[in-house]
Amino acid sequence: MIAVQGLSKQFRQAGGGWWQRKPARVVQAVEQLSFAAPDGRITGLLGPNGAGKTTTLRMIAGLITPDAGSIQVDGFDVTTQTSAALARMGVLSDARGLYPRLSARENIVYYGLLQGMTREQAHERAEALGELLDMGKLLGRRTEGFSQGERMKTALARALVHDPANIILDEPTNGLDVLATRALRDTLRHLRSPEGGAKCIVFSSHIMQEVERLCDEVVVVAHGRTVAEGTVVELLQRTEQSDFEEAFVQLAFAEETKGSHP
Ligand SMILES: Nc1ncnc2c1ncn2[C@@H]1O[C@H](COP(=O)(O)OP(=O)(O)OP(=O)(O)O)[C@@H](O)[C@H]1O
Repeated sequence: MIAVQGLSKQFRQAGGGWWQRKPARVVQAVEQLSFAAPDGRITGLLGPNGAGKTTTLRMIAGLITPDAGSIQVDGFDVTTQTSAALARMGVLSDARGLYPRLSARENIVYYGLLQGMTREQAHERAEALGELLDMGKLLGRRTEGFSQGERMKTALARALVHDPANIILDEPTNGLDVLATRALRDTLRHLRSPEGGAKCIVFSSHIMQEVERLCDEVVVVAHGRTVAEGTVVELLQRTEQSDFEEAFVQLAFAEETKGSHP
């Protein structure tokens, strides 16, 4: 279970040199953002480009420190009880950085060791995840030259190696073809189910169809804030729309569209 309350983050962009006369700029990436992601549910952060989704996930994953607000993971505060909170989380970031000279199996096992697993446990888990994610011969191959889909599978197996109860994914289908996207969707549905461990899954996307198909709960983010939260059906009812894209545009761009019609 992940609970985010009043989260805020500003970035300060340095200005140009004195000859460019460009002042430093402050970007309010996330502002008073709150939501709760329960266990056994897939929660989607849906928002337009620049809405603050990645910044939010990076704060949840303990990669950057919030200016204000709190993040609890299974009751552990990410800022003050960082290692306990991080041990309960598996993170698939947009970077998918893998060690190119190591095989997929070695990449996964290495992360298992970093998580405090024995070599034997980590190897067993790599085999089980290889099966779950249908990695076949990929496990033994060096990751150098892997396709996007192969990289994603390896990075996901690595994120799941310690069997975390909470899974964070930033734009997980970026660059994946239709079959790889479907396979990922099936895996996430399995992980959400009681047989798969009833995980708490949070992912970010700006693709409406993906969120509509997969998410139990949707958090619509715009300008760094939560503008709506609920199931797809609830958001459709609230906006009196039958098309989710229309509902999303209405919710996420309310301020912009207000001004554009006379
Ligand atoms: N390190 C940084 N320095 C300066 N500004 C940043 C930094 N990281 C993010 N921002 C700014 O914060 C805002 C939110 O960015 P963020 O990446 O969180 O959005 P996003 O919702 O994930 O967008 P996208 O869907 O395009 O990936 C943007 O205006 C972005 O330019």
